[in-house]
Amino acid sequence: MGLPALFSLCFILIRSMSILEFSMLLLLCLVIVVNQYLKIRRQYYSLPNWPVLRNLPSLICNINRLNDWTVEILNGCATILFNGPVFTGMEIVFTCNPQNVEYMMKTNFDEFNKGPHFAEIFDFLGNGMFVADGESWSEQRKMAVTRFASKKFQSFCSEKNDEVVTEGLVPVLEDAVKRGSTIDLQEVFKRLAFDVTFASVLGRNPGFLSVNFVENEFFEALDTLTRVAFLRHCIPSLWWKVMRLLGLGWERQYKHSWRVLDRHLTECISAKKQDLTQGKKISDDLLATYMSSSTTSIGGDEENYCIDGNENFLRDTALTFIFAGQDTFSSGLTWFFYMLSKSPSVEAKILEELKLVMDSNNNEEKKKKELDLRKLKYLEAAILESMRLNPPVPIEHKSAKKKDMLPDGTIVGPGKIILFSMFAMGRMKWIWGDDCLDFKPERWIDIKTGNLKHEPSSKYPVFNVGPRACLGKRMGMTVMKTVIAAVILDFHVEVVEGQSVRPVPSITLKMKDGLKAKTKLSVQTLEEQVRCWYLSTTGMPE
Ligand code: HEM
Repeated sequence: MGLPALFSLCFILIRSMSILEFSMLLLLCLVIVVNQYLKIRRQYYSLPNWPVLRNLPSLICNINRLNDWTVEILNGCATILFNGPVFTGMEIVFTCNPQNVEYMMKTNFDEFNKGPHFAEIFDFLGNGMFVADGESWSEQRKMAVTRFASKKFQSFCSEKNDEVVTEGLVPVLEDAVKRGSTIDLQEVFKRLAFDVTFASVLGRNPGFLSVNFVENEFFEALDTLTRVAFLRHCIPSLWWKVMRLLGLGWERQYKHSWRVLDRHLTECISAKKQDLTQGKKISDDLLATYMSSSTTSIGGDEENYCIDGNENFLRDTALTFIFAGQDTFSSGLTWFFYMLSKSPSVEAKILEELKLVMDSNNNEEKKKKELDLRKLKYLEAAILESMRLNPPVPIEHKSAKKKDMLPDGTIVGPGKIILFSMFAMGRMKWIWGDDCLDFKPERWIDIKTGNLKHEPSSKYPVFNVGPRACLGKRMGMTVMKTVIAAVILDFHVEVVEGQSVRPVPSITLKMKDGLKAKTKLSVQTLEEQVRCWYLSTTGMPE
């Protein structure tokens, strides 16, 4: 039937209707239209649209509570479109839908990359694997996987990790106990993570975590670069590029910090090269593994970028690993102790498990030293659970290579930026159930077998998903377990009550004002318990 015939039929039908029937029909049409509108709105929740600036004011107003805001806006709809000011080309798809994540990161991996925009924002990482795409990324990934799997490198890392814990962390905590002073756990773990990653990558423990809390130029510079990279995400790229050109504001600091890192790394690489040419024995750190084995070159724009000995490649690689490693597990540790402070029963269970695993070792002297970390299932569950609610990397970036449709029907054009919020994903009822906001390590334990439950990475993307999954997962988990075991076995950490704990907008999940805590020796706690018990039963001090 043609369109004119359809119209004539409708006209005849309407003419033959009574007023009441016609009103009912109108009402029905209205209901259908409103329902369709709400359906679309539920799927593409729209932010307030301002003239010229469009959705930017909403972002600016919520920048200090970015993660909570993503939870709020993604709660009802799972995917939203964000439009920056007119003529800036700033258009972003924001999602927390695991199906979209699976599609972009795994099943259609080749159709989505990080894109040139990401590499521009993180230009201090050069062509390192974190920002690379395509063949360059794939070659670098292969090289890195082999090195991370090397037993020599793994045992070097755990040696350095133990060194930082015994020579850095323990003295700092003991000093705080002696002085009865409050410490900032975030600062402590930030320093610890820097020492561990710097030592694993470059071979030398910089001793940033020490009783005197010394300054470190390298750390400060990297911190500035990371901070600026976050700010670059939040404004149209044209704006920060103009700032960079004119050397204004944070872009001036960025340039200076980059020079500092470049100088340090170039010196370090030259010293190692000299040792190698003189036939001296060098340590089994990551950089050394790259320098002492021959690698092949990668074609493309940066010809011979990866060739053995290429200084830019070595510098970018070293910096990429330090950048990828340090902030992530320091964030994981800080939020873990915060979650623990609110759950004494979880702490008691972790302690019980630690003692059980230690007791299973017959060698009295080595009980603590040779703790079998693989047996600490409950501790691992607690770490995973803490990172579900507080993922060290709260937001991940992707870009579509060509026009595509995500599983939820969202159309993405070529070059369109797609961000998925891991922070929001961990807090969605429809993903984790009604108790999604509760800290429950038990959700990770299989009741029947007592083993850890596996969750698909697209539901729990804390270590990323698919071929680009985090290379340092094992290292990160090992360091976190070692540090937590060392702290919980010998100290009792009491987080200062009443402090405001809120994230600061940044690339990794950091606390705005740190995490203030008091520490006591575990033995002292026992004595104190006896004293309290004596006081409560006799009403007199001991
Ligand atoms: C709790 C600890 C850690 C967490 C939660 C974590 C999380 C992540 C996430 C989410 C990504 C994807 C980021 C992106 O593509 O934008 C990533 C990538 C990466 N991570 Fe980790 N990470 C941790 C520790 C480490 C450590 C200790 C290292 C090594 C020193 C490391 C090395 C890397 C590398 C090289 C990549 C890039 C992989 C690629 O693009 O192929 N990570 N990590």
